[in-house]
Amino acid sequence: MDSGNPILICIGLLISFLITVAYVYCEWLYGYWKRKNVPHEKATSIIYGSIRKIFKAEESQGIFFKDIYDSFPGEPFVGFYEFQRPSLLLRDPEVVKKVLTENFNSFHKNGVYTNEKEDSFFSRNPFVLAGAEWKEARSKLTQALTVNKLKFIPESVSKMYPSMKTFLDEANDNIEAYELGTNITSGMAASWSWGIEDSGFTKTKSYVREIAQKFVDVFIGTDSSMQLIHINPWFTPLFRPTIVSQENGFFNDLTAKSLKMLISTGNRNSPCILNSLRQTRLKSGQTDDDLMKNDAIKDLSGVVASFYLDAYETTARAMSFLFYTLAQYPDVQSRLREEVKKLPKEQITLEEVQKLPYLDMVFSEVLRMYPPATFLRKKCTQDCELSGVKVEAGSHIILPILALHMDGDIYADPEKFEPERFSEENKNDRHPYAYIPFGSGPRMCPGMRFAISLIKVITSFLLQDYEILPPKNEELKPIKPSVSGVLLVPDAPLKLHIAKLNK
Ligand code: HEM
Repeated sequence: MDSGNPILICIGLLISFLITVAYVYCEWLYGYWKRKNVPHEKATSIIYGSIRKIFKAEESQGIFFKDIYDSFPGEPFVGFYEFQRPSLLLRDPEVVKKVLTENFNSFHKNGVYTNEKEDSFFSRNPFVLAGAEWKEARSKLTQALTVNKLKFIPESVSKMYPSMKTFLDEANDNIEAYELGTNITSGMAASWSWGIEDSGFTKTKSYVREIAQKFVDVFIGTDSSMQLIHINPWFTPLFRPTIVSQENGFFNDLTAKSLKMLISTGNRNSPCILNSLRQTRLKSGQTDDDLMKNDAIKDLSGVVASFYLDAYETTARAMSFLFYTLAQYPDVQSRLREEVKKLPKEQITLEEVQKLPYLDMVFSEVLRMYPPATFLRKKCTQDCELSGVKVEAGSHIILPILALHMDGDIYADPEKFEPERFSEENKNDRHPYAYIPFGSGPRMCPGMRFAISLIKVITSFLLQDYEILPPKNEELKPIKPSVSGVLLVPDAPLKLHIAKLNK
């Protein structure tokens, strides 16, 4: 009997051996959560693990995480696989609290892509830094956003308001809520960053705003390839986002020019971030000549541009969700108008705006249903234990903000817009970590008070003069998240009609 070609037999045996080894390896790799006895979403592919829908750009991460969350009721957490890496999605607000506060040492790093060489701006943002660099960058920002500085918000809004009114009065057609939001934030953020007048309502778009929009589109908004890079930087060579770095020169020039202007006008009181940084450095013994040197300009420019880019998108999105919701709920809008009408628009103070209870409840409920950041991703940097499970360094932890906010066991009838959920009494009945639109703990959003104050003041102005209505000749559709985007981006423009009030 012919026993066959021994070389072919050897090759056959080798291939079978390799297939068996690969099979055993994959079983072992994707058996990680089973071995730990953690309820988990199975890997459906050896390439992308459990995240087929993200890999194929069928769902945004926020919605994908909500789906996993909803599929495991009653569990404190759920394991899954992002490519070959085991990740853990939290379901229990108490465990969320542990990750953000008590176990901060193990989870102090955000699990985001950054590349110093290609993205020298984004890689200097506190969000992507860790350790001493993070502390320093964060403290520069928080020192520039003190309560005393925020008191200037109503004054800044009243300076911008006439151009906003002209824009609204001249708009015969429907307005896109996000465009209105970015018109507001681009102008406000420019004046709060560099102290420059850069009205977002002029017909010609400013260059600084164009950069901000580019940053948003590539990094956090509409480009689905970035979702893959955030999950695993392996994908960087494929998509290679070079973005704000190309604009380094522009930001540095803008910072130098604005600083020169501040120095020449002798204006010590401007609330802008650049001036706050300047004053702190002058107090520490540096001179204006020191600050005008190249390295100092680069450093100042990094902090100021980060503020601009951070404030531009998140705040505009939140504002657009609020305006759209007010068009959906005219009764809520009327009640809110009655409340804000008590404030004299010419001399509104931040203290007064902050004391408006219904405005606070309405905006809190908007951020519950439409949190601009739908999830947080933390990287475990040292092994630790979470509710009896050992979490190993290198794994990623997902805090699914949107899923927690829409959990029917925490918020009855979660799809219903109900500001009363945020009355003092109702708020105290819930776990505080079941509501985290700005995160929490040492990394909590440093721009929170700026964003909330700005949105509340703008709304107080707007509702005294205008009515926010459904779009003309179009249906007011529910807000549905799009399939891409790291932040919550609606799948269609949120159109509105904003009409002058008949007083
Ligand atoms: C409605 C508007 C905003 C929302 C919903 C929002 C949301 C968030 C969230 C969820 C985080 C993560 C917090 C954590 O890890 O616990 C964050 C971080 C951050 N936000 Fe905001 N944000 C908003 C506005 C702003 C503004 C106006 C600024 C400008 C200063 C800003 C700057 C930052 C920075 C620098 C971080 C990183 C902080 C760190 O890691 O230490 N955000 N934001």
